[in-house]
Amino acid sequence: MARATAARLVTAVAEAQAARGGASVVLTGGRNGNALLAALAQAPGRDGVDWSRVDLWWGDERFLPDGDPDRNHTQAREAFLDAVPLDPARIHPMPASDGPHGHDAAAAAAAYAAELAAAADADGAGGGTPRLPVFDVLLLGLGPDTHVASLFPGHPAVREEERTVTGVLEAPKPPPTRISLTLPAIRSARQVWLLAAGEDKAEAAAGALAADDPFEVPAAGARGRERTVWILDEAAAARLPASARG
Ligand SMILES: O=C1O[C@H](COP(=O)(O)O)[C@@H](O)[C@H](O)[C@H]1O
Repeated sequence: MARATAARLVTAVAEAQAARGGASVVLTGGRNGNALLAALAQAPGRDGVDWSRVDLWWGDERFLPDGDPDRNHTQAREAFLDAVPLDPARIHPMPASDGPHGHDAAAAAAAYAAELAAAADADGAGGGTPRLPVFDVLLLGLGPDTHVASLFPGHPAVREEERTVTGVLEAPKPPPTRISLTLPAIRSARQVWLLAAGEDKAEAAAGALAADDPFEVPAAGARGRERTVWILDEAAAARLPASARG
């Protein structure tokens, strides 16, 4: 699944570059996101992309010191970032807890929102609401509890409608302090790809596809403007109704 998704992502990025010159991808952490990045580093078509014209953003981050092995950015660096010729100025990790905002996750989230707004202004998308650059593909790993990014079921962060980025306190999955794009920010992306591999995602995938209340099932609120793509392996698809399995 990771290899197939990597091939699909290479195509999507190359198409965006052909159409608009650059491409913008939002990365996810977690097992499925990291497997995808490792596959992307090895993808046969990866040299068909001009990596120096790709902006990389993050959908969420564990609010830990820079270089902490549990940070999504650290894991992405190990799996992918050092393997392709990216422009360092176009890699946009979320702030770390030892940065200028200290342990203030809300201030760190506001700083990331400002960075996104500046990028929106730079690419001419700044007049819109929310103020975000155009995301060509936004990746989300589905959590076994249906969380996406760091938006957890029943957590007030899921209901955030004004901000594009929010600090998340008391997350049920460690570490408890996180930063996350909000659902309106996620829904601004052209394409949202939800990744689910493994038996422990089967219940969540079936639940998310059937649910309509994002507060209880955050993955149900993750939609792309143009396309929403669910990418599941056989184990994660095991509980879907036969009609959805094709
Ligand atoms: O903590 C996180 O979890 C989810 C899903 O992770 P997985 O290991 O169950 O696949 C991930 O999407 C998110 O980015 C991450 O911070």
